[in-house]
Amino acid sequence: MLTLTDIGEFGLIDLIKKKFMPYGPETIVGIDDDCAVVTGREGFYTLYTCDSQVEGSHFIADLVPPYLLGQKVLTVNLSDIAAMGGTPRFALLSLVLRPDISVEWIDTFLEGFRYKANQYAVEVIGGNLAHTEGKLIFDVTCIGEVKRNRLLLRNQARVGDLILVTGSLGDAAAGLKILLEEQKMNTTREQYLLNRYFLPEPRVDVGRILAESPNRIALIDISDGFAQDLGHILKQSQVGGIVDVERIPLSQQLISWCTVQNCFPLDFACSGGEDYELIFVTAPQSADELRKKIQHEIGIPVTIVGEITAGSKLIFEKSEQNYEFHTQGWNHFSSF
Ligand SMILES: Nc1ncnc2c1ncn2[C@@H]1O[C@H](COP(=O)(O)OP(=O)(O)O)[C@@H](O)[C@H]1O
Ligand SMILES: Cc1ncc(C[n+]2csc(CCOP(=O)(O)OP(=O)(O)O)c2C)c(N)n1
Ligand SMILES: [Mg+2]
Repeated sequence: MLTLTDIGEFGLIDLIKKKFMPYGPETIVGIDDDCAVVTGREGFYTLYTCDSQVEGSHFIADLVPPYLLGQKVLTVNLSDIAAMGGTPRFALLSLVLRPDISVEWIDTFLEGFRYKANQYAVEVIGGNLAHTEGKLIFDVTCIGEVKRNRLLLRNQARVGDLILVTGSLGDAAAGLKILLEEQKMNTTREQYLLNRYFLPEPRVDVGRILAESPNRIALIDISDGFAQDLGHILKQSQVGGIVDVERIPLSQQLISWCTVQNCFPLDFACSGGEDYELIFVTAPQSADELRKKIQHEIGIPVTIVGEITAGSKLIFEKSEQNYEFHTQGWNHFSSF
């Protein structure tokens, strides 16, 4: 019997896609990008996205401060709006809770959610409640908008373009490992990495700058790992890519922690996941200008890590030799 483990998360998405396509004329983008895109108010498209955080799969209830979980549940959705160049506007919050959860815990969670919503001017306009004796589930639907001519999709990469990434990669995955292995957390290094797992910042402001630029840009956020998420841009743009692993931005904290742990920072950076940074691909003429603008206006470093090639392969190189990873990106159903 074929199971979800055999087909994996993306096999299941293909199956779902076949059931619900084709779409009517008001749907600009259906399944496949970070958000669904439908006709909106005059001059705009409306963006829809939903993502959940599930106990055991995304967080361990006893190990996560509820104020930070409340923020992250919204952040992962804001990140998808950012990945379309959009502005978030509204959110719906669905809570699946055990009856023994303390009111104080859920109140603190909601305070965290409210803090993030206020930070990005998002109105929480509804949601749902359900009882469980099993795992906690926090599911958010986020609605945003983007100017019609500035929608940024995954399928816009062209041969010769450069591949850029915001921030540094791999910190969140290291933070998760520190948490799960109950490693000592009393140094600023471990605290930094843990924070990057607990409290990523959605790159909404970066998405806005990219959307304001007149250049052709392909854009995605990194939830499952840099390699896998860059792979989505390549597949949907029908191109290949080459990445110089020595250019991949790594924090000093990750490098230092990996030295002590005797592990490879590039494994965390390329397949760790939950970075919630953005990957964008654009022509060389626009790349440097955008990089400088983002760095100057928002203070987020942007690094050119590679180039788009013909074909369909994603190649990682170190000193012009193929570089092999020891791990793969996140997949909800596969057993690797
Ligand atoms: N159960 C589902 N039904 C319909 N579409 C889905 C479902 N699960 C995922 N998708 C779609 O598949 C695409 C990839 O999903 P996912 O990997 O979760 O994206 P993201 O990393 O942006 O959250 C998205 O366009 C999403 O809307
Ligand atoms: C207890 C626990 N185990 C593993 C992980 C790692 N993890 C869970 S989901 C995920 C990928 C991102 O989440 P997903 O639901 O796939 O987001 P999407 O791609 O849909 O935006 C990662 C790296 C975690 N955060 N917590
Ligand atoms: Mg998702």
